[in-house]
Amino acid sequence: MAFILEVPANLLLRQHSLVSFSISRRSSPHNYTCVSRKQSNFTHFSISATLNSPSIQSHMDHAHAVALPIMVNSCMGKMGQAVVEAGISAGLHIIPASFGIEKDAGKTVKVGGKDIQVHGPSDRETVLASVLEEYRNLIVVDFTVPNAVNDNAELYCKAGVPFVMGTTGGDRDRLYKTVEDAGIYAVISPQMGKQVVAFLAAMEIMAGQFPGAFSGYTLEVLESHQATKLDISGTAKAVISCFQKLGVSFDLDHIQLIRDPKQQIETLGVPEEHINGHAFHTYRLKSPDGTVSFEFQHNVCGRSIYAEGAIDAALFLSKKVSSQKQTRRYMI
Ligand SMILES: NC(=O)c1ccc[n+]([C@@H]2O[C@H](COP(=O)([O-])OP(=O)(O)OC[C@H]3O[C@@H](n4cnc5c(N)ncnc54)[C@H](O)[C@@H]3O)[C@@H](O)[C@H]2O)c1
Ligand SMILES: O=C(O)C1=N[C@H](C(=O)O)CCC1
Repeated sequence: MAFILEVPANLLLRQHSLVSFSISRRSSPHNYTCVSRKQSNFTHFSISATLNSPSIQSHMDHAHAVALPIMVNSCMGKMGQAVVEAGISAGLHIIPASFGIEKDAGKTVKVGGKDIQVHGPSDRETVLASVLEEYRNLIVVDFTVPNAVNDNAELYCKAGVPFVMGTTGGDRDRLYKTVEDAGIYAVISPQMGKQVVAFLAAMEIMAGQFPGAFSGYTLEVLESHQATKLDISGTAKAVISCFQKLGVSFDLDHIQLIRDPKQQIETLGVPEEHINGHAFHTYRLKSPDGTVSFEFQHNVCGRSIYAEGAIDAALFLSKKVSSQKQTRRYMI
């Protein structure tokens, strides 16, 4: 199932409340258009979704996507590799240069059949400048590590290159300010899987429309990821912030982080082949007297949902850049 968004669902603007939302069903039984608007120029977003065609085909349908140059940082990482592969499948031009750690600088790695040279932190600025010189319509996709988020974003802004920031963590307020001040086109989201983003968007809408609706309820949050994950899930933090707006009191220290493969297989039912790449999230709400309960769950195996979403976000940004759209920052 593909879910190609004319405007990706990653566009839920974090610091602006949504004042109206409409969803209409179009001719095809699987086509939906959602439009949400606020009374300022800056905040409206729309989501157009096609649910019934293969994602890659949808990518290819965007004529302007062909040969769009994409720089993927870091092609050494698990997400970076998935994004390179999704970009190649979508017919984009993956630049043969990528940021990495100093230890890997100078290496050439093969990803998706393509040779990509890795450049360490000390070369980042000159490398990006020369890549931009060659590819004026470059879009950068960043999946690195939380402690590289701010430096990388500052560099992209300084160079004036639009970017998709999938990396979680870092100082998010500083990140938003950097992008805002530079007026750079960017999609920033700890979650690029569009169906999960749609769930998050629905949560934001519910929180905006019914603040306090779950006051007094208790919340239990469980998130399971591969043992190599460095931080608490950024997606879980975003969902929790919606529950907080809905009146639930919850401390991030109480998230149950599951990183033990045995527990993941035996208790959560994570398929063994996805132990090194999964995101299983459960949110349980209980009323004060225990008579009412709610459970929200999203379980993802593998990384293709995020990689395809990140490529869609890059295509989306490229369209915004070509149309000189006034809204430049899309984040959740
Ligand atoms: N937004 C989403 O949908 C989404 C989905 C999956 C993962 N993520 C996030 O993406 C990030 C990467 O995840 P991953 O599973 O690929 O991790 P990973 O550890 O496999 O890859 C990270 C890569 O970044 C490289 N790196 C480290 N420091 C760097 C620096 N200063 N400059 C350039 N490269 C550097 C590392 O060498 C490594 O290869 C994490 O923050 C993760 O939470 C987001
Ligand atoms: O694998 C990861 O790392 C993921 N990170 C994002 C998060 O922190 O929420 C999205 C899910 C996968």
